[in-house]
Amino acid sequence: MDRRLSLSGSKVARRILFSFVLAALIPIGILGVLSFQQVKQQLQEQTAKALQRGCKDYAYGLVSRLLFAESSLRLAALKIHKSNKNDKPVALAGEQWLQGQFTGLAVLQADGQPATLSQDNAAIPVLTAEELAQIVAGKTLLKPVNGQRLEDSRLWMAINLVENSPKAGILMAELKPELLWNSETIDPNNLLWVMAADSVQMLFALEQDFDPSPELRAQVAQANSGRFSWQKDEEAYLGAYWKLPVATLFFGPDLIIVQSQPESLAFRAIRQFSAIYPPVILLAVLIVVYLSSRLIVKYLTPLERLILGTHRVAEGDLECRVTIDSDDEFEELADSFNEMTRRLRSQFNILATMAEIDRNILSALNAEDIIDTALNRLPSILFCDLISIAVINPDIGIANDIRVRRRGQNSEILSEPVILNQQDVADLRDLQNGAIEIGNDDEQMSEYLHVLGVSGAWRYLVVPVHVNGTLASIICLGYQAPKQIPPESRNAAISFGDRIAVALSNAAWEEKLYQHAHYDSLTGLPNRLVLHDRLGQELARARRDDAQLAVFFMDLDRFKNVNDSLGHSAGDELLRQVAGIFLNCVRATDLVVRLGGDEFVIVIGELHTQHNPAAFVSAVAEKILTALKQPVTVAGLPMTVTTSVGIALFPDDADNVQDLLKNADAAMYHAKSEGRANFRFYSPELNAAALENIKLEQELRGAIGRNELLVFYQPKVDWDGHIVGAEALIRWRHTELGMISPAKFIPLAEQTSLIVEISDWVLEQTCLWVNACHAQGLGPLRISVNLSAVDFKHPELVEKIAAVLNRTGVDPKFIELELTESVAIGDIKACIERMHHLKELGLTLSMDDFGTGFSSLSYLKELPLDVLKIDQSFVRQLETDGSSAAIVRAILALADGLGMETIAEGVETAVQLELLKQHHCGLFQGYLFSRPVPKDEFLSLLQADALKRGTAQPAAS
Ligand SMILES: Nc1nc2c(ncn2[C@@H]2O[C@H](COP(=O)(O)O[C@H]3[C@@H](O)[C@H](n4cnc5c(=O)[nH]c(N)nc54)O[C@@H]3COP(=O)(O)O)[C@@H](O)[C@H]2O)c(=O)[nH]1
Repeated sequence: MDRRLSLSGSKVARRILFSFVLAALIPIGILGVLSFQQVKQQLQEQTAKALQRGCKDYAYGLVSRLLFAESSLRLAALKIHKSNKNDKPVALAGEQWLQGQFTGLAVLQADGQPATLSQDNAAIPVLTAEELAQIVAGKTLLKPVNGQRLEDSRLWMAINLVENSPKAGILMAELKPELLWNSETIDPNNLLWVMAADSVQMLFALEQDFDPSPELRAQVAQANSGRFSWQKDEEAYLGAYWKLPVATLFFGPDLIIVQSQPESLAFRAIRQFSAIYPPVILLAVLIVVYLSSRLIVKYLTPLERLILGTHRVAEGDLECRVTIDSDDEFEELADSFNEMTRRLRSQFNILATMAEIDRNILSALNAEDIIDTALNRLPSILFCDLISIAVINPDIGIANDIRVRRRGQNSEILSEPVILNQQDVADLRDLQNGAIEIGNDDEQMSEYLHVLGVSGAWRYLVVPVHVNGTLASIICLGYQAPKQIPPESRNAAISFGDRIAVALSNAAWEEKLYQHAHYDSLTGLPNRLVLHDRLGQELARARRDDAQLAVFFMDLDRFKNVNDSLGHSAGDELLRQVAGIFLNCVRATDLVVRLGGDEFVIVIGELHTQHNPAAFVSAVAEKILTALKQPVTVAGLPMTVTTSVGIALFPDDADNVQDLLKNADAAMYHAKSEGRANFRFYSPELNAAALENIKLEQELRGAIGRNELLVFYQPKVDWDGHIVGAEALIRWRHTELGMISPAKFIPLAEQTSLIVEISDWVLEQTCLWVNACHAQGLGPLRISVNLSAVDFKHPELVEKIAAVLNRTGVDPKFIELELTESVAIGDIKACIERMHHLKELGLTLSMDDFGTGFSSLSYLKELPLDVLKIDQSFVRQLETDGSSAAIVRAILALADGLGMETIAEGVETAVQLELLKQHHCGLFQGYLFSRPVPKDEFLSLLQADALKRGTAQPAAS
């Protein structure tokens, strides 16, 4: 990757450049300003000093000129005095040396009257008395005389004409201005002026007509020397002054010498500085820009390359490398970056492989496929020279099924298992989520590593694989020296170990799922899926072998009662025991299947014609029925169960799986309808019966709505044959099929829970009918209604019945509920509680079909029953079967002992009646008295009976 940085395109570069320029400009600027001020200050100082020095120099010149003038004046006085002595006229006017210094001379009398020598009297200043006195006292007078204009100002000097002789007069001279104010040494650009210190009157100014303001004059008169700044004609000036102490030499005012110079002149040097400074700054900036650009390009180009590299990595280009040869930290950074991408690439490869393995785990059929994938893919991504995976049996410390793949070779499975050192096994067992690193010289795992068949110096990484907390496998990676084990390989190997664990666990789970899908978890028998599969195979074999095959379809009789009464766990236990019985009754090659619920199928194959298949399967069926007669213990109770067996034969009854099962089912239905606990072979007619049942069930669903149901009443009579009550019995008059027996449709209704709706309807009709009878003065009558076990278990039974009683307004004492024994077994407490609730409604409870069910007599006394109804099967055999008579006697004695009423049903003969009476049965019901009849007919029976009793009421209109 070779790319140079463009300054305009890089924000960072622009920022750094800007910072550099700023960093350079700020100190240069500050330095410039400071220097400027410093120079200005110094120039100011220098100028002021120069001006001051100029003032002094000028003053010294002035003093020397005044002293020279004084000495000239004294010489002139001497000459005048000599000539006065000689009475010779003075001829000083022609004296050149005097004319050069003085404009005019005058001699004053001692009284001050002029005696002019060369001066107009009018111009001679008048001397004050003090001045005269000072002159007389020997002092030289210096007297400024101001004119109208500055150029008219003059300076006079006066002395005694003769020293120590005041009477001789005073010599006065006007000092020649050109000589006195000689300003040749003064810079012509400067201003110079001289003022009298006492009056601040201007005596001389170098510039004609210059008149400083009174303020300025006052300012410079305040001190002996000083500096100042001022403004003239809008131009700034620097100035200095010095006071010449004239009074120490002469009698007269001190003189103030002032010099001033325009600032522009003083700061001439600064102007040059100002002119040079900007180009210097510009040059500095250019240098800074140039140098910093070079620096930026030098340092940011590698940075840009690194950024580009990270972008490419972010886009998924893990092959990209950044090249920087700067021999500095950038080169180090590039090396780190390249190492990072290398590791990322490696990690990515590892992850991709792991993902592939994960996919395999999810989709592979077994752990072997996953192990194969690992053996093929892992060496390249873990950079190992050998990989081995083995299954471990930690209990006996053996590694078997060892698979090895060495670099450049195909994987192989080692035939011999390896016995591992116990300590090694313990170490591996204890190591959860880790790996052991083993060198050539280590003793660890030496037995296992030995069989991997490598020579030379190696390092190994052994990763234990735990499945459900148990050591199940090991993964071993081998690295040939001098190669070291890369750290990422260690993590990847551990991670792969986890996946192997999942795969192995999945395999176990798959096995479980298979079991679950194909075997019944309750009994362990194969299920419907296996049945279809195996039956298909058996059929194929039977066809091939020209053999026959039998399918038994079995359903336990009244199993529902067991479930409902003893609970589901008892039902489950019964099913398990029954499954065992079935298995014992068939050959190992036969198939016993539980379809679900209490339905079982047995497939008996290899029936060859010469062995009389029908006889053989009949014998097997008998064997099953007989075996079931042996009581089994369920929920601590001895119990027998029966089954109804339907048998279909291949090829006679059907030649495919579905039809064989369907026909065996139909045959089973037939066996059930014929009294249960038997077996029936399929015949085409049975099939029709089964179909008829299905149709019947559909018809029944709409029967109430179509008003096809009726209630018939069968009278119950006392010893005198008088009707004391009746049993309500349902009838179904189908519009097409005619009258259908309840024995046919009630079991169907019970199987589909339609019975609940039917029972509600019967109860309501009965209540209304009782009311109607009583309204006609017939009765009192107690009419019983049948309640199936399904009805009794209905959670809202009591509420529903209470609602019917309420709705119809019937007196509950005229209604009796006939329960079957099945409701009274199982959760006896709940049953008793519910019966009490019914009793609390005022109803009478009777136990129907007593003696035919499962109930334990010991519970009977707990039940709040009013009536025991002896089943008609005992009554029917009363005359012929001694044991039936004994049962009837026992039931009647029991009822008597418990204070219950008794009624015998199915009384058809007078003999039966007589026998029942002999045993003190209370009431009777049966064809001997009347069949169940429609309500109108029953009304007639009642009326006839009333007539017999002599209690007949007039018929209701
Ligand atoms: N849950 C409900 N079950 C009902 C209802 N109506 C009837 N049933 C039950 O249907 C079974 C068949 O009933 P049915 O054909 O009405 O037979 C009853 C009587 O007709 C019959 N019986 C009465 N006397 C004699 C006789 O002298 N000989 C003889 N061969 N049969 C006789 O017995 C049946 C009454 O039995 P039971 O109920 O046990 O007292 C039957 O199991 C009915 O219970 C209904 O509304 N709900």
